[in-house]
Amino acid sequence: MRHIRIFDTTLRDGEQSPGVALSLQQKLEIAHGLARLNVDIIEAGFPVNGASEFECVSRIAAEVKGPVICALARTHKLDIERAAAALEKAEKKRIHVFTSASRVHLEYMLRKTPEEILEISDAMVRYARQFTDDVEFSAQDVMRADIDFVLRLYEAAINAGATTINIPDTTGYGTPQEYGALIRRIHEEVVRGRDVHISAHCHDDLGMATANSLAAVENGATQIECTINGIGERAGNTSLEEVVMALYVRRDHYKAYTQINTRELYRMSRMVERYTGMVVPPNKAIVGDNAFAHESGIHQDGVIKNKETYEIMNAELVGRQPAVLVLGKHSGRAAVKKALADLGYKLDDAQLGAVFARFREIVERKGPIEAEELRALVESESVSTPHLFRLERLQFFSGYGMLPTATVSLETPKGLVTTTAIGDGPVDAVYKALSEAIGFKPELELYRVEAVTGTTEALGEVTVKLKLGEVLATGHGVSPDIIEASARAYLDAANKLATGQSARHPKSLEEVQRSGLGK
Ligand SMILES: CC(=O)SCCNC(=O)CCNC(=O)[C@H](O)C(C)(C)COP(=O)(O)OP(=O)(O)OC[C@H]1O[C@@H](n2cnc3c(N)ncnc32)[C@H](O)[C@@H]1OP(=O)(O)O
Ligand SMILES: CC(C)C(=O)C(=O)O
Ligand SMILES: [Mg+2]
Repeated sequence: MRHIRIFDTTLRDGEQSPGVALSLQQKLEIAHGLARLNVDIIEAGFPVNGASEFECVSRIAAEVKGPVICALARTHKLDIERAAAALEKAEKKRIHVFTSASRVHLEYMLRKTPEEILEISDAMVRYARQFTDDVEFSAQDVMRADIDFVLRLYEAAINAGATTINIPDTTGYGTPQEYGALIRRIHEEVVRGRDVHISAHCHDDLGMATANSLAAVENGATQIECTINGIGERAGNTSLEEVVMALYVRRDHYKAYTQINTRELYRMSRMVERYTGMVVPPNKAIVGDNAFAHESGIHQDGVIKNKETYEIMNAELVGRQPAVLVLGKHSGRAAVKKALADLGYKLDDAQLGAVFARFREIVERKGPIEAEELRALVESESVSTPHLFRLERLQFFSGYGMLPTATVSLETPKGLVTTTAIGDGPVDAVYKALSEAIGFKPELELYRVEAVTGTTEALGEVTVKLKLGEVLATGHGVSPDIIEASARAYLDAANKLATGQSARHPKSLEEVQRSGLGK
C-alpha cells in the first residue's frame, strides 16, 4: 500500500473562490481543523499578496503543529522571500514556487519564451532551496502545454532541487486518461526512481477533478492537492473528502492509503461552509445533506433489511450521524413502519394502512415529514378510532372585515351530509358546521394548536376536549393546514363520543344524539 499525501489548499486556492475572504481567526481555526484531520501539508496562503495574508501564514506557521506548512510564491525573488519570512516559525516548512507551461500563458500572460521560463524556474527553485530543503514546483496549465516542454521543465526543476513536482491542470481541461498518461510519462521519464513526489492539482471545470486526481494516483502520483468541499477558483479544486474516501473505500483498487482522520471530515466541511458562505449542495458526495439519506421506498426497504444494499460506507466513518430514512413522497410502508417502531408504536396491518394513507396524503401536499410529525399523525384521529364520521370536504372563508363561513361535507352513517355555518372565526364556523353535520352538540372544553416541529412549515397539531353531559372525549388532528387539523381533532373526539370510546358512559350514536343534541 502506498502512502498518498494530502496537500490541503483550502486556505490558498480554496480562498481564491470568487467572493471569499477569510479572516485571520477563521483561517487559524480552519488550519487547526486541518491538523486534526491530519492532512500532510497545509498550503496556508500566498504571502506576497499583502500584510494581512502574510500575517495569516505566519500565525498558522507559528501555531499549527503537525502538518508541513506551505506558502506559495511566483518565480520572483520577492515572493520567495516573503514566503520564507512568513514560514519562519513553522516546524516543517515548504515553499511552493510556480510558473506556467502552456503557450497561451507564456505568450500572453508572462510574455516569456520557453527558454526564459526554463532559466527562471531553475534559478527560482535554487533560490527557494536556500530557505528550506522542502521545495515544491508547479507549472500552470500543463494539460494545454507542449508535452516535451513540460517534461524538460520538470526535469530542470528536479535538478534545481525541487522535492515535489506538482502537475496542475489549472483549467480543468484534461480527461482522466490524458492526465493519467501524462503523470505516467513524468513518473517514468522525469522522476526515474529519484526521491521526488509527483503531485496532482486538478480543477473541476468539466467535473473531472476527482477522477483526474485518482487517475494520477494510478499512474505514480503520491500527493493530491485538494480543498474541503472542493472550493476554489471557478468550478473549484479536487474535493478532499471525495479523494480521501475514494482511496479508502476502493483501497482494494488503488492499493494506497491516506493518513486522514476521516471522522473529522464532516465537521471540517461544515466549518468551511460556514466561514466561506459557500453552501454545500445537498447531493454533494460525502458531505451533502442527502449523501447518506434514502427517500425511495425500494431503497429504504433494502437499507432496513441490510444497509449494504445501498450504502458503500458508513456515515459514522466521515463523522456524520447514521444514514437517515427520509419520510417523503417516494417512501413505502417499510420505512413508515420502521419509523413508527423507532417511536415505540406497534401497529397492526389495518392501522398501518390507515396511517400510511394519511401519511401519503400529507407528504404529497407538504413534502417530507419528520419522525415527530409522524408521531402526531399516528396519535391523531385516523388510526385508533372507529369512524362514524369522516371528513370528506372542508371549505372556509375568513379575513379581516369578513364574516367567517365554513362548509363541511361528512361521510356519516346516514350518507354524505353537507352543512354550512357562520362563526366568530374560521375554527368556530367549522365547529358549528361540524356539530350540525354530526347531529349533536358537545361543548368545547379545550382547544390547543401547536406546530409539531416548531416551524411555519411544520404540521399543525390540534388537541380538543369535547364534553357531552358528563362524558369527556379528547381528539387529535394533524394537517399542514391548522383549520383542517382543527376539524379533524373535533371529529376524532366526536367519533369517540359517538362510538363509546370516551372516558366514561359508553353510549351508542342514537343515545348520544338523543341525549346530547342541544339543539
Ligand atoms: C493558478 C493560480 O491559482 S495562481 C495563484 C493565483 N492567486 C492570486 O493571484 C492571489 C494573490 N494575488 C495577488 O495578491 C496579486 O495578484 C499579486 C500580489 C500576486 C500580484 O499583484 P500585481 O503586482 O498587482 O499584479 P497582477 O495581479 O495585476 O498581475 C500578475 C502579475 O504576475 C505575473 N505572474 C503570474 N504568474 C506568475 C508566475 N508564476 N511567476 C512570475 N510572474 C507571474 C503576471 O505576468 C503579472 O505580471 P505583470 O504585472 O508584469 O504583467
Ligand atoms: C498555483 C498553481 C499550483 C495552481 O493553483 C494551479 O495551477 O491551479
Ligand atoms: Mg489551482
